[in-house]
Amino acid sequence: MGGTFDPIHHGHLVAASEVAHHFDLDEVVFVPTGQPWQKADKIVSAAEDRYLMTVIATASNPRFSVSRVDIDRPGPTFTIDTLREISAAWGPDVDLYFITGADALAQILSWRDVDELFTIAHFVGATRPGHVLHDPGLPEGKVSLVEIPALAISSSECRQRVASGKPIWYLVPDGIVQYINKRGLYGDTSS
Ligand SMILES: Nc1ncnc2c1ncn2[C@@H]1O[C@H](COP(=O)(O)OP(=O)(O)OP(=O)(O)O)[C@@H](O)[C@H]1O
Ligand SMILES: O=C(O)c1ccc[n+]([C@@H]2O[C@H](COP(=O)([O-])O)[C@@H](O)[C@H]2O)c1
Repeated sequence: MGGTFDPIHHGHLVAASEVAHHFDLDEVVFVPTGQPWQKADKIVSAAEDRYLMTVIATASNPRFSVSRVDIDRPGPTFTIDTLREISAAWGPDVDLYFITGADALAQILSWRDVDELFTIAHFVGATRPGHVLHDPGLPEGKVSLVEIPALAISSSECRQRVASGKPIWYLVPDGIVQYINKRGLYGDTSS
């Protein structure tokens, strides 16, 4: 599952769990983005903080793990590089599914090497409450949408709540609230 995870929240975790159940997946590997080039105009927290929060949030689930491939690769993050690395590491016998939000998938035709992407993995878009996907002309059979139960949480809302002193308990796992406090993340309302 690819995302910026700034911070990871229960919407991401429910989405991963639902998609894993839907496709009977053995494991979900969370891959925090290194440099999200399509968010270049936004302030994004340090990759190491986003990685550690993802580890904390997923630690208790034996079927969830976290990969450093995107944060360890220099330069902007392209999913084609992510999938090439993961596919090489896991071998040819593994069926790869790339999970992300349906809103992100709607932009997939602008991603690097889009045609090759569809040869490496099946793409799954988690539909968030209130978001409708306008099919931008995705190839048939290569993309699935899975509806996620009503959890209208976003990372931006979590950041804004922290910046304005509102609680984020129960929107994110307890350890994430504590990590954000400890590191003083999201204190500035401009992010
Ligand atoms: N509550 C949710 N339900 C389903 N999908 C979600 C939910 N929240 C996030 N996603 C999806 O997970 C993917 C990765 O999430 P990302 O890290 O960008 O979080 P986000 O909450 O969308 O962040 P931001 O609010 O900063 O844009 C995104 O493509 C997003 O659409
Ligand atoms: O490959 C690309 O060009 C590309 C462009 C935009 C987003 N992505 C990936 O899509 C996933 C969701 O991104 P985001 O910005 O919605 O968190 C994440 O894994 C990104 O690395 C990938």
